[in-house]
Amino acid sequence: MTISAEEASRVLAEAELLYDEANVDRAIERMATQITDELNGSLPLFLCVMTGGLVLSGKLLPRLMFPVELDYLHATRYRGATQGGELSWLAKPRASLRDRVVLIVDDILDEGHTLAGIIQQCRDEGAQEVRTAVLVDKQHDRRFNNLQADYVGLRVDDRYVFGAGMDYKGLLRNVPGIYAAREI
Ligand SMILES: O=P(O)(O)OC[C@H]1O[C@H](OP(=O)(O)OP(=O)(O)O)[C@H](O)[C@@H]1O
Ligand SMILES: Nc1nc2[nH]cnc2c(=O)[nH]1
Repeated sequence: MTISAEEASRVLAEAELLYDEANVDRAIERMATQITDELNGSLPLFLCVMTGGLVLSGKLLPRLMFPVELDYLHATRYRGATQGGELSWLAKPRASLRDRVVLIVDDILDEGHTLAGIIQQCRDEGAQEVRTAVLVDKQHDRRFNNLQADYVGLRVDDRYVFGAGMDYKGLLRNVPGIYAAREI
């Protein structure tokens, strides 16, 4: 489901700005420092989770001043909707995960089914260690298996958010801050 440009403009105009670009960048800087402290020297396989993980990946990668191998995967359970469904795999990483330290990079941890499915897949494919980084951690009590990410940028309340890689019904991933939609 994709909305029109007019509707997206209206949603953006009426949305509440939760974190501006400077806040997002500072959070990513903190994540980069933590990741560097813990993963420098392990030649991690950095796995960008398409599509939402693209912006965090693009901002995080140049802040990691040590060797990293970059690949991506595409697993989705929302497909532009605001309610999640079954996890479907649109692309798996090309690189072998066997015996690798893997860093999964995604935009948001909400109910956790997406990240849990990806972690399980990485383990099944022989990863030695799986670490997870998300720009946004949504606060509520519906989290699958109480899953937490290793590296978290920002926390948001239990509202549908968009921007900084996250879509509103297929659009607005490009806006640099993080917004909460007034209505969905
Ligand atoms: O914790 P969960 O409730 O599982 O939700 C989090 C997932 O939802 C979004 O993905 P989506 O399926 O919308 O794909 P996208 O990255 O293409 O937006 C987001 O990018 C996370 O991967
Ligand atoms: N864009 C977006 N995607 C999500 N996937 C799970 N929760 C959210 C959310 O709040 N916003």
